[in-house]
Amino acid sequence: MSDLLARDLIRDVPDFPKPGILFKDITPVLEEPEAFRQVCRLLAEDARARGADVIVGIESRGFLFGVPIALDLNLPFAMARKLGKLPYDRISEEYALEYGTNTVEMHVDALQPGQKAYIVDDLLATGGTAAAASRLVKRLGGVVVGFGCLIELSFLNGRATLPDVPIKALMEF
Ligand SMILES: O=P(O)(O)OC[C@H]1O[C@H](OP(=O)(O)OP(=O)(O)O)[C@H](O)[C@@H]1O
Ligand SMILES: Nc1ncnc2[nH]cnc12
Repeated sequence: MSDLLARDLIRDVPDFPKPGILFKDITPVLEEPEAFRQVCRLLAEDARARGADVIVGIESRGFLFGVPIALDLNLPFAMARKLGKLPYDRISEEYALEYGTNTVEMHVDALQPGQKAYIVDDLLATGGTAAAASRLVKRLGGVVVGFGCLIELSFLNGRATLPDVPIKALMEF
């Protein structure tokens, strides 16, 4: 979409966090309320169209967009957090991403069986993070009805890791 305000706000940072990685920095979007609101609204529209009844945000940048989307749609928000951050009984999934490996976790009662989860993050790269969050949702008995993000690095083919999930990316690089 040509009038996407956030498009010109994404900042490229070479060699972060490792040499050879071109980091897509979304922080300028957070500083422009109109652009911030627009990306949240577009992803909320997609989540609504998919029939979501819970929004799952992936720590940490996924929280920034997932929470406003959940509030906009008046839906519950469930956290997928990095290893060791959740206090209560939890399940874990390991994954690889563009610049390392990590583990993501959810509380065992974060979702009710049968709930339709829409997963939100800022960016889809290799898809490792999104696929791990999707596995967590499924292990909790939820159904992943969609994945929404601002940016897709299409050359990394992250979509292949989520073959059955409709993916909405507002920008492609
Ligand atoms: O598709 P992938 O290759 O898995 O990469 C995408 C993930 O990488 C970034 O998170 P990061 O782990 O850097 O954490 P942060 O949000 O806390 O900065 C980004 O926010 C996605 O969650
Ligand atoms: N190139 C990149 N820029 C920002 N976040 C990322 N997560 C994984 N790869 C990334």
